[in-house]
Amino acid sequence: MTTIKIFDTTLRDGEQSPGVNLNQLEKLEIAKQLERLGVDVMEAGFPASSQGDFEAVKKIADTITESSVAALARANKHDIDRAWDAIKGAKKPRIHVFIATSPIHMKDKLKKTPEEVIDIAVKMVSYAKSKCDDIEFSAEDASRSELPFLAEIIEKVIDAGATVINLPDTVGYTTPKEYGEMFKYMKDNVKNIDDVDLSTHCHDDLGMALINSIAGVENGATQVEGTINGIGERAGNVALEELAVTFEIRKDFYPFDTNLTLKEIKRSSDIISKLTGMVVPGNKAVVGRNAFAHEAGIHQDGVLKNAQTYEIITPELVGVTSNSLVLGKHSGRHAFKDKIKQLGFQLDEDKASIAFNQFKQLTDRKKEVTDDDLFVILMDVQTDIKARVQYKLTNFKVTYDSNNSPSASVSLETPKNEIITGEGTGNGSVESLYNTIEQLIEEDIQLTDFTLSSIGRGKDALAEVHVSMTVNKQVVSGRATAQDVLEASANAFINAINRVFIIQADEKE
Ligand SMILES: CC(=O)SCCNC(=O)CCNC(=O)[C@H](O)C(C)(C)COP(=O)(O)OP(=O)(O)OC[C@H]1O[C@@H](n2cnc3c(N)ncnc32)[C@H](O)[C@@H]1OP(=O)(O)O
Ligand SMILES: CC(C)C(=O)C(=O)O
Repeated sequence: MTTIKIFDTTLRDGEQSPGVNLNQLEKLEIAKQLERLGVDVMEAGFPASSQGDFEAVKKIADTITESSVAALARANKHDIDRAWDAIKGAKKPRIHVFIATSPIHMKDKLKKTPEEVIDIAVKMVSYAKSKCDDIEFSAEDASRSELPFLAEIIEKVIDAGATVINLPDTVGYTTPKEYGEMFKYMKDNVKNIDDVDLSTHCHDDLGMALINSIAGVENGATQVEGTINGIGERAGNVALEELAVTFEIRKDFYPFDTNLTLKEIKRSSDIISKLTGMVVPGNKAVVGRNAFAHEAGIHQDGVLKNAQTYEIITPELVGVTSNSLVLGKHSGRHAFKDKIKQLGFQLDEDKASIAFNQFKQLTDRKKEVTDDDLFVILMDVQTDIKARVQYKLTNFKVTYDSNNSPSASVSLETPKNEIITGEGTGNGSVESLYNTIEQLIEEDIQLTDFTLSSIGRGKDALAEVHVSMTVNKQVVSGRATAQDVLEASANAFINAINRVFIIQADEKE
């Protein structure tokens, strides 16, 4: 068995998914979970891209001890300096330098000759090496690059100090045969290739990210890059849980394994889905809600007689447990704290107390409080950064009947602690609320996305709302959970607006 290193880029390429915008505490919470999952390397972000991302990467680097923490940088000194400043406190830091090597990217995007690209790559890998021992070099768009050129640049950056060579299928264009052959070519033609880890990085534009990653591994790659739930730029990256579970279930066929703790997969998937707002489709392999559900009579009959007739993966393998009924109206703080631990959270006293009060409020309105309900409460409290100035929803009312446009009235507490009230209408109840809030808050707000999902299945399930918007051209997302759909909608909208204040404060620091 060869153990394949897992490089998780949920916090970098995953965050490049449209509409995803994580705050510092959210990124940290995901990082902690990735460490529990056992990823060998986590790419925490792209520090040169914003002050907020710099701070988040730094926080992660200063916290994580088991996994290596990587930061992405273009092949220029400024990006490399920012990356190093963010990760130098990490126990195992890695600078990840990339530059494109395909003819189209070099000519039309970088406006550089191939010789100039080699020169920049070598100089920048050496520069990064003068700061950090572990240097990954990515040849962006490798799968559309000319093989002899790719071999030449790789050999030179290895001589300049690269410890990992990544050959991305940046645009999800390649096929398994072609991608595998690229790795074999490098193995056969780059003299010092055995001195480094070779890595895959596959996008899913043609639905082949998993099989392409496996083809890379079969041809010499020792590291796979991807994300949890397969999120990422455009159609996303390879879903790491699918790769790890494939190796586990088909160990009769593939002589590979990973260091992942498979039973942490479900929790990782849930946290990432919740914090990014990217809902996992019910039929998604390994982590979808229906992945272990059997609907058809013949299947149910088979499963009752022997689960293995239709179940190749047990739910327990990936940490799917039955959604046990937990605490209720009469539960106290001790039982609540114990449950917090069981669900894998570490909350300080203040946050535990806020979460306990929210749980108690929920027990007044909801007969059965499940692990899923508690999970969202704990996650919300754990990752809530309070803006120094913020708007709060103090009251709202929506009137709806099938013959008239819905109308809303909303009262908000302003950052100056004044109560402001307004009224408005819209084509639907949510729109009437949003129009009213927009009138009250004098900022330029454009809603770009709205997602509503339910936590749990019953008619008293909690509603979870995610929104993406621009506020004064700043892209921001917001989320909120409540038992009432409209309350969750209003609070998600306000949460996004409040996050702009947090980003502005971060940027000033
Ligand atoms: C394949 C990938 O996923 S790569 C990672 C993609 N991630 C991101 O882009 C993160 C978000 N990006 C950002 O915040 C911004 O694009 C920044 C801060 C990185 C750069 O912003 P700007 O300086 O305004 O540049 P902008 O994004 O418009 O253009 C990119 C510039 O970088 C250059 N560039 C692109 N890749 C590289 C590279 N690997 N090495 C060196 N230069 C590069 C481009 O040629 C262009 O240069 P030019 O201004 O001389 O034409
Ligand atoms: C920066 C590199 C690794 C990348 O994300 C890609 O090529 O898709």
